[in-house]
Amino acid sequence: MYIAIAQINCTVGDIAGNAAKILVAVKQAQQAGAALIITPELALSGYPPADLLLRETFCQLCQHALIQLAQSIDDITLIVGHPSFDENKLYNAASIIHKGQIQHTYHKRILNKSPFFNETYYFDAGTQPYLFELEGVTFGIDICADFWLGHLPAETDHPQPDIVLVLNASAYHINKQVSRYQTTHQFIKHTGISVIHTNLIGGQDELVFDGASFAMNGQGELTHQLDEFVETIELIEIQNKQPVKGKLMPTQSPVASIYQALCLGVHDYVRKNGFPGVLLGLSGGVDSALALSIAVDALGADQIRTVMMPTRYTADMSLEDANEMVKLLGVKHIECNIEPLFDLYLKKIAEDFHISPDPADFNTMPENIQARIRGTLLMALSNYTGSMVLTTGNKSEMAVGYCTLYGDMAGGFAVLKDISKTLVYQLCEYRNQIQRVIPERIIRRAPSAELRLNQTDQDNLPAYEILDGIIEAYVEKNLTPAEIIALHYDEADVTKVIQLIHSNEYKRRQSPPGIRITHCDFGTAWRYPIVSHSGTWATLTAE
Ligand SMILES: Nc1ncnc2c1ncn2[C@@H]1O[C@H](COP(=O)(O)OP(=O)(O)OC[C@H]2O[C@@H]([n+]3cccc(C(=O)O)c3)[C@H](O)[C@@H]2O)[C@@H](O)[C@H]1O
Ligand SMILES: Nc1ncnc2c1ncn2[C@@H]1O[C@H](COP(=O)(O)OP(=O)(O)OP(=O)(O)O)[C@@H](O)[C@H]1O
Ligand SMILES: NC(=O)CC[C@H](N)C(=O)O
Repeated sequence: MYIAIAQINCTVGDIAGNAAKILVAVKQAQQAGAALIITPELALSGYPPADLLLRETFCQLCQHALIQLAQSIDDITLIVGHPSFDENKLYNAASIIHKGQIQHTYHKRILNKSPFFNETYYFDAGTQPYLFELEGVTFGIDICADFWLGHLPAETDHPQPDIVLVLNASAYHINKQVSRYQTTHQFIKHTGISVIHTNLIGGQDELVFDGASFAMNGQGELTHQLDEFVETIELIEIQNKQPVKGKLMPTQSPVASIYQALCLGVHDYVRKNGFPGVLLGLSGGVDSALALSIAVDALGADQIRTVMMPTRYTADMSLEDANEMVKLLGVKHIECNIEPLFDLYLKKIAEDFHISPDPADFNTMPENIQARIRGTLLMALSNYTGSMVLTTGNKSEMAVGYCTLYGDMAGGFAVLKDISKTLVYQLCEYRNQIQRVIPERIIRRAPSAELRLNQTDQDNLPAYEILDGIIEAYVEKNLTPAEIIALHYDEADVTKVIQLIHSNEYKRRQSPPGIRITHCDFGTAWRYPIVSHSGTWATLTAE
């Protein structure tokens, strides 16, 4: 017997499109000789549908689409994920369909409470396991957290299944696949039951689903490993009630996976929202260079336009490097000198507000005016062309507020929002190893916002290795200040960074969404109040 895994890219809200995609996968699997095909979790609605589930019409449309889909299924058995209303309760469900009939609808029993999915808010929990037999093999069904948090079929079912089929919408973050392997190994070690995982792929707002579906036999051996970040329909051969060895895609380095996650995140945000392309400010610095290479890899050079907007503070090498990069990548590029506009602003402010700071002083007003002129011009081009502005700020800057409201923060989607500055450099090196697209000088030179004379980022911030180490320890590992200092960071740096993190919550709330690649991004995972009196508690350590 052959089982097909449909590792498909569903779109939240596109019920008809998702149903059509599922049908294409069904036909392909049937032609290849599969007896059974499994989709990811909530494939029909897309995942996570969030408050769309509170709209009765949305749930009804899903139900209609399910019935229509069932009518198109003949000899193959389809297991499809969908929201399901039953006796005034809403379930995260999977229906088993054969010969035009819905044979059974299974309800997810363990709901995911994480801030990304918040399933306990939307769904009722199922109570009943479900086993079914096909060609002499007994299958159990889990929906995502059922398996990852509960190991359900084997613990509660008598008789036990030969194979557990898991419909996943499991979101990517660094090293996620390692933890998936560990949980699946543990399950098999205790039960001896084979497992087949089908995972969603695709970007949905800040989340990226990586696919990377896999199967393990009853001895805990990996028998199938599908591609990361790519749609694919793969057949799994079953012999003696177990998967036998098939396609095993090699594991990629974490940096390669992150780069691909960013490309898929950008691609799907832009395409699923219907933009004809993207724009970005290209400064000759490393962040906009990386953002550009990701945009080109995600969308193709013909969909991208870059704008270099120099002022008196822009070094010649910034102009040279930006020019070299656009030639290497073949994107449309505009040079637009904003010095006259900057000058006009300063004059107007001096005349009417009677304020004239020396731009050479440490005063953020003239610095931010430059960033805001750039933001205004990019948004003007966006309004006229319909292309969306990609913002280029990284996680280190987002953490401490080293960015300008309505300036470099103006735009639709923040590609690098969860990428620390140190990781920005690693990603640039990784991309250049494949093919040189980022001039080396962009990677080597000291980072500078070029908003005042001889400015470098380190005038305001600790060295990035230190800053990023403290951010990771505080944000992602949730360590106390004392624990961070014990990692050999300077107490003054730790205090400053933690205070900056909290006092810049207001800025992050106004920033565009960005792609999550860590356990704790500055998106849904980070829910701190803006008014928080952090000065009185954030850097204290409880006795
Ligand atoms: N709690 C709160 N709730 C609501 N609003 C609050 C607020 N606290 C301040 N504000 C407002 O925010 C304003 C300050 O924010 P904002 O105007 O953005 O500016 P600000 O944070 O003062 O300055 C931006 C800094 O980022 C640097 N920068 C800018 C651009 C790019 C880069 C880079 O390297 O990529 C670096 C720049 O050199 C400067 O040091 C205040 O004037 C106030 O109006
Ligand atoms: N001269 C410029 N021309 C076009 N865009 C610019 C220019 N300067 C800054 N920007 C835009 O504003 C963003 C913030 O950049 P800035 O130079 O202030 O800081 P950065 O963190 O060093 O970024 P980068 O490494 O890309 O320079 C840039 O990534 C770019 O998109
Ligand atoms: N959809 C879900 O139940 C998510 C489960 C799991 N925590 C994951 O993201 O991998």
